[in-house]
Amino acid sequence: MKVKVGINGYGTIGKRVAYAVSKQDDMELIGVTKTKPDFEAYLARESGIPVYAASEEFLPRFEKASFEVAGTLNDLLEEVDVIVDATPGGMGAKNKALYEKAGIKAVFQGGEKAEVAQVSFVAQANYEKALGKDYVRVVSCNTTGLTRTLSALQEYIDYVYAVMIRRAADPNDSKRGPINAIKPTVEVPSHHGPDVQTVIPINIETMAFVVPTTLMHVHSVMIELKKPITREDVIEVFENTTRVLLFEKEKGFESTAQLIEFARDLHREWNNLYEIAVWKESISVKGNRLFYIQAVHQESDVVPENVDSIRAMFEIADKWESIKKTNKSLGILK
Ligand SMILES: NC(=O)C1=CN([C@@H]2O[C@H](COP(=O)(O)OP(=O)(O)OC[C@H]3O[C@@H](n4cnc5c(N)ncnc54)[C@H](O)[C@@H]3O)[C@@H](O)[C@H]2O)C=CC1
Ligand SMILES: O=C(OP(=O)(O)O)[C@H](O)COP(=O)(O)O
Repeated sequence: MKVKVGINGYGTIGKRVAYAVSKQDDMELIGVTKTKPDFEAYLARESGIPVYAASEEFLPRFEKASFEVAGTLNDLLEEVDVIVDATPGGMGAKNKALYEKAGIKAVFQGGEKAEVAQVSFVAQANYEKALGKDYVRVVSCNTTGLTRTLSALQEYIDYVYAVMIRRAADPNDSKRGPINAIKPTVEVPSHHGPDVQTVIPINIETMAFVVPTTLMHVHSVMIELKKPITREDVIEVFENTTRVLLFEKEKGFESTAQLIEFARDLHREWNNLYEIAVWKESISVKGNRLFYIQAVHQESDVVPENVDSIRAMFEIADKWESIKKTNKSLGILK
């Protein structure tokens, strides 16, 4: 039996999750919702994905364009076992009542508060906690990136201090900025540290800045160690950590630009870099302090987590079976 999956909100995250679901042999993509018949709606339909109106109020837009939809969100909810809510942040919590009424499971994204779900999820850190659950929140791109590397080092961590350099907007977004300023998040800690704590119990404080780029986020991570570890050991830990890759400046990876070019050179769909990129040279141990720098492809790192969360909710695979299956299907390098 394949798990029937619907996607509510076919934007940056929703379209990538739809693609990833369509690559799984134990899942079936039933349809996606759109609020309007824009090019994404036409492309979805042309590639064989049934398009549903996100609610009845949007139907006139489709009728005006003579775009025949497969139904509305409520019709889609009747067809699926689980809905992946990838609507703009905060909207998922409002949609939850619809999913409860339909009696189906739901996956929410990191723009929602942790309370929306029973579990905040990063597959390699806490897959088991999502087993059999009805509502799971895949945490945000930055939280996923921090959790992937920090959970691998958890036993060594006394305290983490991390500075998040956040991209201003996604590449398809022509409305957001800044385009010529650095914007600090003046609330300290930024929301990222507490959000990591919804997945793993570590001491962590974070600060954040938004900068004029669309490619990736970058994290500067400083860890006070509670037991010694060498630089070589940290490299070995990351080499053995799934969805984390080491990149060397020496080999031309001077910035996020070359990381994205690498994803393009791999012919990855939408130049997705599902893996967290750690600069090997940045890994340094000074006394009881460990430092490293990593980059996060915000549009795609959470995509494999959405797939794994579905397997956990339906208890159709154990942790490593699911992670390996998802990795293979998406060409994730390790
Ligand atoms: N873009 C990113 O870097 C990341 C975003 N997230 C989270 O994923 C969620 C979605 O974010 P994005 O994909 O970036 O947003 P987006 O704006 O690219 O996509 C949201 C989609 O939902 C549609 N939508 C708007 N109102 C709707 C409604 N009433 N019903 C159904 N669909 C509706 C929009 O038209 C759009 O297609 C948010 O919670 C966000 O915080 C998580 C990780 C990274
Ligand atoms: O989840 C994200 O970032 P976050 O981890 O900083 O909340 C995504 O990059 C979306 O961020 P946005 O809220 O700036 O669009």
